[in-house]
Amino acid sequence: MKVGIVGAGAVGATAGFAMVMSGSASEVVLVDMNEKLAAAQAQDIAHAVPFARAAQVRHGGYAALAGAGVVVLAAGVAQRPGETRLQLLERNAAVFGAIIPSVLAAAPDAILLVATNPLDVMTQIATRISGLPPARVIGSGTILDTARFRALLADRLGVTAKSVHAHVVGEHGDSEVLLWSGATVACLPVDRGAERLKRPLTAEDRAAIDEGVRRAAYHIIDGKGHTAFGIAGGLSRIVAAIAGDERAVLTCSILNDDVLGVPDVALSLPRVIGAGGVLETVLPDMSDEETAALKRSAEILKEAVTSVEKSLP
Ligand SMILES: NC(=O)C1=CN([C@@H]2O[C@H](COP(=O)(O)OP(=O)(O)OC[C@H]3O[C@@H](n4cnc5c(N)ncnc54)[C@H](O)[C@@H]3O)[C@@H](O)[C@H]2O)C=CC1
Ligand SMILES: CC(=O)C(=O)O
Repeated sequence: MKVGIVGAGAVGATAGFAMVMSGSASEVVLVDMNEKLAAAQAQDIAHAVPFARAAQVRHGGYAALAGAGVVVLAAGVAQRPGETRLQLLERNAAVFGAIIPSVLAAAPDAILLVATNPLDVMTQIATRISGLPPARVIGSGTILDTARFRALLADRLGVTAKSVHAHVVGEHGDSEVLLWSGATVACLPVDRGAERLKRPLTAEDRAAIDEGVRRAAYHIIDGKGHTAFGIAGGLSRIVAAIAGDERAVLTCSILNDDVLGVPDVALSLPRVIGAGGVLETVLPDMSDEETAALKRSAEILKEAVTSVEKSLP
């Protein structure tokens, strides 16, 4: 499948590299207002193709996106150290107002895959600007936070992350909800699994894992200025699910009609992803505390999107 990526900075270029190395895309086109950067990133990724599956990698203007099955939106500004994702909102809403009409003029049948932060609000803005059905405007959402949750739990339990089933829902951001109540390992609820693995989970372990997931971006940005590898893996995974019509269950963000009484808000829930985009959404069983936290997350996002809605094109 041909994949366009608008925004060839750290996230966009690393996502292109991940797609080439994993074989999730057969053609990658990078577009950026900084054409010199897009050209350099495309060349650099193309030089990895001999070590991966056959793929074409190039840069171009918006017209070069024609025929793309997915266009990743990774343009905009990123957080500076200490800045929250929601503080980027107005700057990145203006960027989307400029780029989405050009993307759709070239690739009207593409699924839009949003990476730009604040992720959920940008997904909602992209849905509105594009006029596409919500199922075709997908935010990477908590696919990254879910991966971080699985990675940290797996490390604590001494097993591989693929053997840990645990999800993060809600905002891709500070109010996200780690679903401890549904986490499993070795066919057991995570607490019992941890005991049988002789690595019981203490309250301190849980708090450290929660902090490690929720604050991961802050810690990484503090150390290296940006995050890219984790989200690149997540974007490539979503592209593979669409390209292969996999019906994979992934935690992604789309505009929901209603979440626990909060209307018209984009946030992440487990979604079935295939060729048409989001094919189904599954509301998980949650504890009372998790349900209240998801509702609060929806309310925070609704407030953020309402604050910027009036200035939208
Ligand atoms: N969804 C997620 O889990 C993650 C999201 N992000 C977000 O991804 C976004 C990109 O981050 P980075 O790649 O680190 O930033 P970056 O600054 O390295 O790259 C952004 C690129 O967008 C381009 N750009 C800006 N305005 C444009 C326009 N109007 N048209 C075309 N290109 C334009 C810039 O020239 C730049 O090359 C940020 O909003 C960041 O917060 C970052 C990591 C994880
Ligand atoms: C920057 C960001 O959103 C992340 O790494 O989670």
